[in-house]
Amino acid sequence: MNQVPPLPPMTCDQVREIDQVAMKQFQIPGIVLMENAGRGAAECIDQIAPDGSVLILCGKGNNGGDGFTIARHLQLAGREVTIVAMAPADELHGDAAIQAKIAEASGIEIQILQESDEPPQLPAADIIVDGLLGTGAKPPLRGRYAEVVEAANAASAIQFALDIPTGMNGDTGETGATTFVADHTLTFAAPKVGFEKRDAVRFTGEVHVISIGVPLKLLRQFSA
Ligand SMILES: NC(=O)C1=CN([C@@H]2O[C@H](COP(=O)(O)OP(=O)(O)OC[C@H]3O[C@@H](n4cnc5c(N)ncnc54)[C@H](O)[C@@H]3O)[C@@H](O)[C@H]2O)[C@@H](O)CC1
Ligand SMILES: [K+]
Repeated sequence: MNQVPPLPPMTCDQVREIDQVAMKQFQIPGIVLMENAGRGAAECIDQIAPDGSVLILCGKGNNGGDGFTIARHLQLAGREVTIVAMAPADELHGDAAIQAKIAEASGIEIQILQESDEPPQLPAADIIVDGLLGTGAKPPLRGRYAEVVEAANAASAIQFALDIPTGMNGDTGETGATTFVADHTLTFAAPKVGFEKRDAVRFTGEVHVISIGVPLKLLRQFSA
């Protein structure tokens, strides 16, 4: 579902400000925004790629929280879903921890990346969803994120990035040595300014803006 009015491209900080205003001034709980984001993204994935198994990669922040949310909605749509998570639910915080615990309680298969998994072995899937890192991270990738992105890029699957392809700076379009290469990027609330830069499209693929359900009044405040 499209937003009216559509928002112009924004920096990561601007989109984070929309989230904050929605939560503080409009009293929308963050978990509601995440639920909207995840449900909208799941519907988009199911429309674009209606067949096949789905592997969702979940990082430790709210981008990962979106991934856990999407898993539940895709399972409801009858899809075979597996999650590979960078950390167990009890090591996550806030809304991401809530969504991870819901996914766990829902019986969705969740594999936690183990230190011994070197290089990381990802389960085979027809579709891969990158919920590793979003607006809270800037390249270069630290820790095991780079290895997981490399494994995902090596897989033969339809690749979806959530919000920003992991490894790309959403403000500048710059990419680190390792960056998720998406066929489709499902970006939340507004397109990110970095997507218009240099050869960012090689990493974003086709960009789709997903509404997170902030009110029209707030959208108008942030529209050009
Ligand atoms: N209410 C909200 O705030 C909403 C947030 N949403 C999602 O939340 C995302 C932002 O979430 P967060 O602020 O939690 O941030 P992220 O999930 O983007 O990343 C946070 C994590 O990344 C790690 N990190 C940072 N830089 C790194 C690097 N270079 N290499 C490896 N790890 C690194 C941090 O230690 C932290 O664990 C958005 O992109 C969007 O996907 C959506 O759910 C919509 C609503
Ligand atoms: K991502």
